[in-house]
Amino acid sequence: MAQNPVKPTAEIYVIESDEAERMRREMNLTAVSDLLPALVPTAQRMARPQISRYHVGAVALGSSGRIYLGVNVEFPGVPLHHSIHAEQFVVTNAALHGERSIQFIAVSDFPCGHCRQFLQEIRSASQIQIQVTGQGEYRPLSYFLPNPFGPSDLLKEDVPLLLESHCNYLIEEGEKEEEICKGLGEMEERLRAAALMAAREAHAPYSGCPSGFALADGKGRVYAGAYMESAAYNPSLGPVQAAIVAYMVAGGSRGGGGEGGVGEGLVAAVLAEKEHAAVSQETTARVLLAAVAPKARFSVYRVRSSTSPW
Ligand SMILES: O=c1ccn([C@H]2C[C@H](O)[C@@H](CO)O2)c(=O)[nH]1
Ligand SMILES: [Zn+2]
Repeated sequence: MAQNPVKPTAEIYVIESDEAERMRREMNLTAVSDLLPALVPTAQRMARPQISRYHVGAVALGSSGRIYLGVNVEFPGVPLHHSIHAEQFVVTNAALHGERSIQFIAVSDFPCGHCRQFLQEIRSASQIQIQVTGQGEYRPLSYFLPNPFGPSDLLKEDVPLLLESHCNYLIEEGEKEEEICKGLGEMEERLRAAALMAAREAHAPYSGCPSGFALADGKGRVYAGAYMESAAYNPSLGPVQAAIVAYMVAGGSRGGGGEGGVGEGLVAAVLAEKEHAAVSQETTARVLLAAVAPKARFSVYRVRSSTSPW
């Protein structure tokens, strides 16, 4: 196994650029990108493959110089398509930290077709360099997925892509909303605000139905994530999965190593999406949340959009 420069118990999902640079020097490497393969086993150990027991790790370098770790996450009790692939996790992790582009990714296995497709959502995706550990050097994504179907088949050039700044125009209901809010607890209000903020940053150019999801743990901490669509539709990542990534990255879900349930400490959740959304997350979110955190309270926060194509 490759040398492991991070303490195995640390559950670190983000390495700041100065720390990455320090590690590069310590390991006598020419470029920070050469550090990524050495971190893959660390990522693999943090995976939560409760069904397959197959640990996948992905490590990405962003243009900020930060390094992001990603793992696969599986959910017993629901269909397999709910799973989070390590490559999707690492992109979500980067998005959560405001990273604007990813240049290098090291992975423990050849990325599946679904992940090769998901990565197409990033601008200039064909140039992302990918290395499968133990399988030679970095190669561009275009090597792994030639002749791709992607955002350019469906969208105009100026539409923001994944990792770029989004500002989905979603508004609260005004006075009526204030009436409803009066009866809400402080926690519910914080969840709504976090879910709405995430929804505003969602990547949903194909359906025009952005959404965000916020989770709360027993200590009152809130974790939120945004829905991310794929031009090929099926590889899209739901808002609950994105919020679970946020929860894991923030250290909220410990004690895994593949064995523990991901959402044991969660007590409440809010989905924010457009009212009358043509592509609604509500039913799916309810199903996944019930499997991940059966005791968590769930509510839907419906907001309006003035720019909707629907
Ligand atoms: O590209 C891939 C392929 C598979 N997996 C995960 C999904 C599932 O949890 C497990 C078995 O397929 O490996 C990934 O994370 N990335
Ligand atoms: Zn995959």
